Amino acid sequence: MLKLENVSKAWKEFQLRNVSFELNDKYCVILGPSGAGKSVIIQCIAGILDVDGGNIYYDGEDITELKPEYRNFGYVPQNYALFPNMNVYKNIKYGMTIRKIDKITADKKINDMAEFLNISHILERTPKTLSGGEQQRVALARALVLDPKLLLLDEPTSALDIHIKDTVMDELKKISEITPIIHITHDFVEARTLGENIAIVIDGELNDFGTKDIFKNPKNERVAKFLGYNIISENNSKLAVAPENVKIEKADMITNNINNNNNNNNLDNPISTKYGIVNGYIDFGYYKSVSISYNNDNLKCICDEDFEIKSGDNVSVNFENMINI
Ligand SMILES: Nc1ncnc2c1ncn2[C@@H]1O[C@H](COP(=O)(O)OP(=O)(O)OP(=O)(O)O)[C@@H](O)[C@H]1O
Repeated sequence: MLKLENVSKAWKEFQLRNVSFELNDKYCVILGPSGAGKSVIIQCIAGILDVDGGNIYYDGEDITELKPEYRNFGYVPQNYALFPNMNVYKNIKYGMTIRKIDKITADKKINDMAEFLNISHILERTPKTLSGGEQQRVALARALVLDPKLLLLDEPTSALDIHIKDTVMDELKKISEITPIIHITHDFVEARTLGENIAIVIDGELNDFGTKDIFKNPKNERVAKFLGYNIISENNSKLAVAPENVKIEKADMITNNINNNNNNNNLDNPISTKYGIVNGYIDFGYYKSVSISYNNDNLKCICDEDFEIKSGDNVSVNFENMINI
């Protein structure tokens, strides 16, 4: 389907460097922190930005130099870019008018699409009277009526209320059965829920590309850090451990022996059990997230909601599923 080969784009302050990947599945999520270059990649694919180096192929054809209108990719920008002076119907029809599609065909397509996206009742309204979710559906309809070969979505849920995110994700999944999607986001939940292929872009570089397994097995320290893993240096090697795999227990009974250097010889199992001190609670998007001082690092960990600990408590720490990176 789509293949990027060493795609590069450079400005003075930002460089996208040698991005290469090939899509096999219908839903691809490009995940990365703000400013990583996700929009730049999607705009290069759309043809809105010219690449400085590398090639883009679609079904084996080199489309690097092809003008956007000949690529037939649908592109929905972050702010949806609806025309404020046109009603919803005319917004959706816009691309078909440019392509001189006859009125009967256009009407049928608009009505079918409006029904599919549940916006038939707002066709006469103007964009400023619509909710964020409605505007987004109109933008999707405007792209989809042109039967794009690929739909490119720039942060499709960022302007939406948290309560309708799940509904929108269900709809996007449904759309992807008909039209393959590339969706950019910095939201891990969205990426995990929707992504069949996931590309992780950090600081202008593709750091990892694969299935959802990349969440369980980050490729390098940069990706691990971005995904929220703790990085632990032990015996001259670096290990990554997810917050949910840092197991802690109260260590009141052994406080006399506690140190933070992992070499307490008075303990039964000095190798697998290490010690830390609770720093306090942190907001990490999980129910009970705790920060612990361990070997001069602050580690994130998650514990059962009924586990009673407070700042300053000594805890024994065990790590599970550590990954060498
Ligand atoms: N036309 C341009 N001229 C100069 N720099 C640009 C241009 N377009 C984008 N950039 C820069 O490229 C970098 C990456 O921008 P991009 O919009 O791709 O980030 P992003 O990963 O999509 O971030 P966000 O999640 O915040 O949207 C930014 O530093 C941005 O300022």
